[in-house]
Amino acid sequence: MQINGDIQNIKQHIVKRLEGLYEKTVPIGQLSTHELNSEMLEVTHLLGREVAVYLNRQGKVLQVSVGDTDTVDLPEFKSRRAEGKLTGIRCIHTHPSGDTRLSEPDLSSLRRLRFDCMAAIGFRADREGEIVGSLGFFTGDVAEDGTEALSTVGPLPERALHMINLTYLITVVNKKLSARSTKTTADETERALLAGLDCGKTLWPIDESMAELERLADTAGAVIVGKFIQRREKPDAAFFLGRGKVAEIAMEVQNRDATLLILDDELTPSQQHNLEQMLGIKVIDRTALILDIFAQRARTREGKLQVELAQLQYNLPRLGGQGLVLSRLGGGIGTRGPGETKLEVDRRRIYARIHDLEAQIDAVQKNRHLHRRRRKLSRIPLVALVGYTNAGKSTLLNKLTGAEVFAEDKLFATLDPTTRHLVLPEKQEILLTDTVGFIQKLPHTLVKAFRATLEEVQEADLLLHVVDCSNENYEQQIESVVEVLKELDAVDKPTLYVFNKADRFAVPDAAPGQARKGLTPAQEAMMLHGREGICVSARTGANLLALQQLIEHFFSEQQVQMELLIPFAQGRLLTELHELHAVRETDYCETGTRVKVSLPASKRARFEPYEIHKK
Ligand SMILES: Nc1nc2c(ncn2[C@@H]2O[C@H](COP(=O)(O)OP(=O)(O)OP(=O)(O)O)[C@@H](O)[C@H]2O)c(=O)[nH]1
Ligand SMILES: [Mg+2]
Repeated sequence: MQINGDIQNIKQHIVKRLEGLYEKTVPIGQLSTHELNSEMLEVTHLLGREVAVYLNRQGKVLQVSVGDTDTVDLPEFKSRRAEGKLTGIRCIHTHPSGDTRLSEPDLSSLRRLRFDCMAAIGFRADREGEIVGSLGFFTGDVAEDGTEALSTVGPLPERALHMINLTYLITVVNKKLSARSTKTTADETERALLAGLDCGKTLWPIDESMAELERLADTAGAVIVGKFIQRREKPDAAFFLGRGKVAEIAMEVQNRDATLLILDDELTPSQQHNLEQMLGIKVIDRTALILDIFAQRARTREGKLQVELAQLQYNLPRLGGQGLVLSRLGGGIGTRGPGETKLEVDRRRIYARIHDLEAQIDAVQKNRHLHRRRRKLSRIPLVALVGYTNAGKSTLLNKLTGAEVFAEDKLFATLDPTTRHLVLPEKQEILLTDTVGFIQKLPHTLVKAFRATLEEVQEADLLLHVVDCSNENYEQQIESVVEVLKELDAVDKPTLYVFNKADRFAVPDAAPGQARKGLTPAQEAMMLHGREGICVSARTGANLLALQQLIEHFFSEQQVQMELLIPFAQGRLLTELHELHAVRETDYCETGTRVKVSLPASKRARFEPYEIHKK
């Protein structure tokens, strides 16, 4: 390793010690170490001249030099200078005089070479052996004279210097510098790093979960610039990830110019806060990401109210931590509300807004209940499409009913339920409703916020669980959907499985040139695995008639038990019941005829007004 500067008259054993400085390393984010400082100062003492080391952000010594810092020329460093930004290299040097204040030449080389920072160290004059130092750095602002402003601190004890979080400092400064050199706008594309934890005992393989996170981030409009997976028994209480991994990510933030870190799991407010402090960029989790997508996609008034409520409830405990994000670094994913609005950041106003939103949702919900009552009276059973996001629910609804619901190869294309009337081949009428797609790790707050929308599911007489059977994780997706259904108390509803996208399977034994698409009956049976259902293709229309027949069959087969009191004036109803062969027991009382009936589920709503409710 070469020593920079004039070393001709230096004794060999001192040259050796200078060379030894190349072996020293410094933890990422820390200015220097006591070991490095003392060695530099001892050599300085032997030489009577300045010693300087140049370190990169990984804490590796790139160059050692003797002589004053302004005469060192570091050609290879200059080429690294990105427009407007810091070089990624810092200089630590000794002041043999013991006065560690930064000199004019020090500051000018800091400015000229655009170092991350410049430090001068020395022994404190009055106390033998104690090391002190000063630090100079760019602030990212413009000084009054139009030059880049510099700031200096010190002399400080080395302990204090080592407590400065360099990563954070550099990120904030770089952010300011690049904001000035290129005009940035609030909706500038986010450059996201993704990170996930593999605890080894989750339902989903971590790779799959990360791939899904990537699709979510893409849907939200971010560019993915890096991915990290850490294997670890359980999350770190303070940082969620281990410290080493956080340091590694800190480096990537610099190298890749990332503006956002997205974690695959829910973070506690303090983990989020700590990570932001360490990394100097915005940190969000899967939940915030999903909320952000929902905010962008909600169309109906009710949808918007629900998303905003969920976002505010999510943000409330995080406000302290997000101060940095929301106020200083501003904008982008995680700060966008539904519509044009940016999310409220003032705690008091949030409380007021939450209150207001809840009242509005209540009102909307009352209105829906009215509709529902009316619909019940219309006697038409309700069938709800449920399933993992992107399974093809909307496509299926469109194909079956000729509706024009937005369907797209993006996650969460649908947020607002759409209901359509459908007459099945044998004239059974149903109402078919499309719902928001589910996803693994669906935030609890969101299920709660979307309760009103998801009431359609709870009210349904039959669920069609749509599955994208071309997705290799379809079994896990089914399980995740079932988890959400449990949360909605809808898991025991009668369900038909609709294995969609069957067209993606080529028939293996199709004759050459006859590349028929579809599933063989054997494959179909294997997929359904005992579940009641059918394989279809919403795209090609294959098997959709059979699906409709299956639904019809369900309603004609399904028997419900009821006890009714039919007023004498409504004798016509009694006749109808007899025609259905539904009557099991008859009893007469003062007000009418009491009957115990067993009738097709499709007729339940018709007779519900006469039902006797047992206490
Ligand atoms: N190959 C194939 N693609 C399909 C089929 N059905 C739907 N798709 C595609 O799958 C993607 C998702 O379809 P959507 O209907 O939006 O799915 P969804 O379940 O409503 O999704 P969310 O609303 O996001 O929950 C779209 O690109 C569809 O074109 C199918 O039968 N075969
Ligand atoms: Mg949809």
